[in-house]
Amino acid sequence: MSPKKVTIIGSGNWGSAIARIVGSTTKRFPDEFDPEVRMWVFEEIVNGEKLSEVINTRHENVKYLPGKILPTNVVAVTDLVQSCEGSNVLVFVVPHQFVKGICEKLVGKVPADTQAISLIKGLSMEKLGGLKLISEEIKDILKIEVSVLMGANLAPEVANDNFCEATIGCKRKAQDGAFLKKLFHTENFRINVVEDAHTVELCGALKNVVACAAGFTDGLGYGDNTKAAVIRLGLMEMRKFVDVYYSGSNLQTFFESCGIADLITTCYGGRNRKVCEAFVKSGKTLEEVEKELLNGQSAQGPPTAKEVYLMNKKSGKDDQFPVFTAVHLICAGEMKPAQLVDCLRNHPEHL
Ligand SMILES: NC(=O)c1ccc[n+]([C@@H]2O[C@H](COP(=O)([O-])OP(=O)(O)OC[C@H]3O[C@@H](n4cnc5c(N)ncnc54)[C@H](O)[C@@H]3O)[C@@H](O)[C@H]2O)c1
Ligand SMILES: O=P(O)(O)OC[C@H](O)CO
Repeated sequence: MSPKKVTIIGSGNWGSAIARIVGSTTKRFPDEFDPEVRMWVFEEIVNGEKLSEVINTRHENVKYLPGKILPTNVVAVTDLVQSCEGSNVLVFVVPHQFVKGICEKLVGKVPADTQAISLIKGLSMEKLGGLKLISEEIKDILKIEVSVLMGANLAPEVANDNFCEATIGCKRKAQDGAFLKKLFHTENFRINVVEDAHTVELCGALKNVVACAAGFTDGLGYGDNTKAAVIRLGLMEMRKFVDVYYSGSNLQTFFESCGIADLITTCYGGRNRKVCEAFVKSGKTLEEVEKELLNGQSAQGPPTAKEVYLMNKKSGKDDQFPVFTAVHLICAGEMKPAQLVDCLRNHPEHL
């Protein structure tokens, strides 16, 4: 079998950090992978230069991952269709609001045996108010098999080669698991593969909502005990949400990197936490603080909280998820941040 060609769709903070890993593994296994990795770049001008040209000449994503060199076999391509032409593996890693538009541009251009893996932490809304996983959205539009990779993976730390773990959720574990693991597993990025892909993906999406709650309590001046309560109650809501909408999960999955580990790292070191803390402290809007603090990066918690809220409201279950509901209402300006603590105090877990 000829070596498989890999395309990374996305070049933000995580997209660029993962490009450093995929660039190295593809070179290490030339029998399995074509060493040229194309990375689709949403073109923009940075300090008077095209970002794609800077990446291809200086091998650095100066906007989204400054100070870290990308392997020279990672090639920036600005035409989406061209970036995927002839590829056997597509790695999706863009903020979740852009997935649908990207997939629609690829319809009819991606062969049915293409493997995809989504690193995207978020959810999609169906027209009738129902939820869809991002992997399901990609699969429905492109008619290809989609696995997921989630974990306690703050991109700057991964790019620094600090040790961490991640979880691949792969429904066809025997068929795809070992191959996908080979693409991501390194000395400092240790992968476990599980079959419970829905739970892996939902953990990745929902932890961003809990991180917002952690940011709010940080902004209000509460300490680590309160944050631990947010993490615990948030985890209980994550588990319940999976049970209600995607029953049949394996409890063990919550103990993988995608579960409790990601929840901890994100509630201490993530962008969602940071933005929500600044929102409370500054009195500015979420959009303003995101713009000021993230330099074009995206906090996925607030839109995910809205998607979760609409789903729960539709099924009359919003009261069963007080932390998720409060995060959305606070983001939407319909609840004061200080009221979050009442939601924790009166949580159904205490009844
Ligand atoms: N950054 C992290 O630490 C991290 C870690 C794990 C998972 N994730 C997840 O990975 C996904 C991608 O995150 P990221 O950090 O790489 O992105 P990011 O937050 O850095 O977002 C910026 C990216 O969005 C792109 N973009 C902006 N406008 C666009 C448009 N109109 N169409 C398409 N793309 C556009 C930019 O070009 C840039 O590549 C998210 O779901 C995130 O939750 C992030
Ligand atoms: O910075 P955040 O809040 O988007 O979180 C980043 C990663 O998902 C942590 O694993």
